[in-house]
Amino acid sequence: MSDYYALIPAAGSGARMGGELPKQYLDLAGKPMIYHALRRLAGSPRIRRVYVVISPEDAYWDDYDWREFAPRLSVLRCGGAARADSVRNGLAAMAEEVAENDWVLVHDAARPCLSAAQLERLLDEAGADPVGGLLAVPVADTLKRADAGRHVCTTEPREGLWQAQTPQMFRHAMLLQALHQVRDAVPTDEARAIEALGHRPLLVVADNSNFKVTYPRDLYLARLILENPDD
Ligand SMILES: Nc1ccn([C@@H]2O[C@H](COP(=O)(O)OP(=O)(O)OP(=O)(O)O)[C@@H](O)[C@H]2O)c(=O)n1
Ligand SMILES: C[C@](O)(CO)[C@H](O)COP(=O)(O)O
Repeated sequence: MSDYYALIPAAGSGARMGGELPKQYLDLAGKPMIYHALRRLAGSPRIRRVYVVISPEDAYWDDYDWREFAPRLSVLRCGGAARADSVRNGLAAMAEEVAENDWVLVHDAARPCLSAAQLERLLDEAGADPVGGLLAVPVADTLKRADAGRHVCTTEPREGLWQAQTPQMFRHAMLLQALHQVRDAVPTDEARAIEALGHRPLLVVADNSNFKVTYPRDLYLARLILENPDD
């Protein structure tokens, strides 16, 4: 029987957001942004423990009171230069408690609007898949490829194209091995590393409410969703 664990990479600087404060600590509906991802994952009785990976230089984490999550929260100060480094370092640090075949759900601190229903669907569907999988959304818009001057070259077929979200859920040992093997070509998500091993992760249908807060205007939309939850 495999257990489920969560890992939240939160060692980014939020360069596209701008400003001094890393975006995971920006105020969102009265809490630092990462609080919302943490609450969702730690609130699931199916997830045994949540690990948060922050930068060794993080000067903000200790400014907040995280006691409501205390029994099931571990903080790892081992973030790296790229997201994949933070995830790999976190997985290595978790190895004492987590077994090879346990599932690890990697979820961006910058996706604060994950719903309980989306999380349940991922646990059910990816948990029944031999490889694992990720939340994703079929591409809904017409796709254009542009030249350097921003003029359209072609309209690309969108059939079979999906936008990858998080959580992305794989077995601990397989994911750690995958991230070690792709060290030279830094993958932007976990599924990319698993694909490089020759596996085919399952896409679990999500929706756009689980978007990644990247630019300042995204904060407004995230606040609206959090103030009008589905569940
Ligand atoms: N070296 C890094 C870079 C990113 N992340 C985390 O990965 C998630 C998704 O990354 P992204 O949205 O790209 O965050 P940033 O890297 O902070 O943003 P930017 O690329 O704009 O700097 C975030 O929770 C971020 O904190 C991380 O743990 N370690
Ligand atoms: C993991 C991810 O959120 C899936 O969409 C995304 O790949 C992170 O990408 P970024 O380049 O770090 O923003």
